[in-house]
Amino acid sequence: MSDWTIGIIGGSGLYAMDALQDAQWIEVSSPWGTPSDKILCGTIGHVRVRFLPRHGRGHAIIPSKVDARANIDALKRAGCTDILAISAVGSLSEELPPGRFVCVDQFIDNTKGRPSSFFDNGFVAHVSMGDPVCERLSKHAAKAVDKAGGEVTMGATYLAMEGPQFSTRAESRLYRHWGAEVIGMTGMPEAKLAREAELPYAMLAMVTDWDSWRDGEAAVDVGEIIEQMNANSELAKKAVEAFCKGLPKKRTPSPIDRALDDAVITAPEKHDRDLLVKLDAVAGRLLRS
Ligand SMILES: CSC[C@H]1O[C@H](OP(=O)(O)O)[C@H](O)[C@@H]1O
Ligand SMILES: Nc1ncnc2[nH]cnc12
Repeated sequence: MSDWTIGIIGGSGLYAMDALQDAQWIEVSSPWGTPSDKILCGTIGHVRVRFLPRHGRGHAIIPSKVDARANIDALKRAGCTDILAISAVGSLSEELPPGRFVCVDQFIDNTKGRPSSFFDNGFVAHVSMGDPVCERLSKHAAKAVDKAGGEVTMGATYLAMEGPQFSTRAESRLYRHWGAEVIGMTGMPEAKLAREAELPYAMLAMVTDWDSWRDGEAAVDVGEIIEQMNANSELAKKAVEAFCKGLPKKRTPSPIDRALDDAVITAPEKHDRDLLVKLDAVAGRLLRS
């Protein structure tokens, strides 16, 4: 076995992974809340895999109530070194038709009121989000889609909306003006929290629909999305398998493994002990050193 432990967050349409060897659903509890489901632990090739369906098996969890803090914390506790998130997205760009896979490289967070940090009074930390995804993982993901026989675009800006309703036509056009190219409801705060937890994160998005910006065309509806999701999910599973098998045997360190090194600003005498206890996984590297 290599030293990669890959957390896969399964999005809409991806609720389990048959490719895992010796797979077992294991309950991992978190002081931050309830993770979306048990975590499916197993291996693919030389890589340990920890798979968590973002909306739970049976898709019972609405985007606004996905507990991203509990999910990221649970994946960290399950030993993950890196995260590959899979997400169904609408297209805001003529260049990205339904069926296309996209390695997202930027995010705009337009969600409302979701808990979006592990840090708080008594342990204030400001991580850098200028480059929110791990380029190394994204490149491996793009290669894997290609290997699995899919079409992939490297680099796109993801607009995270609150939902669960889809956008109005005016909102959809506005997001295009902002420079967004795909839209979903879950990529934020997930990517921020992964960075706070020092977990390199990449998002492989599957385009399921044209969002509602096209004059004279029908607005997006969930039936169309489910049809495209079903058409894409086998390819997504193959891509995840190829991703794991394509990783080098040795994991060299990533700068994201030490994202908290220069981020914490609170003086030690002002630390909140109860918060530090909750941060034992997320910031454990710092707290134990
Ligand atoms: C089923 S359509 C809307 C739903 O799909 C996306 O989910 P995920 O990002 O978990 O793949 C989108 O964000 C919405 O939650
Ligand atoms: N058009 C869309 N808007 C928001 N989230 C989505 N997920 C898939 N398609 C979407």
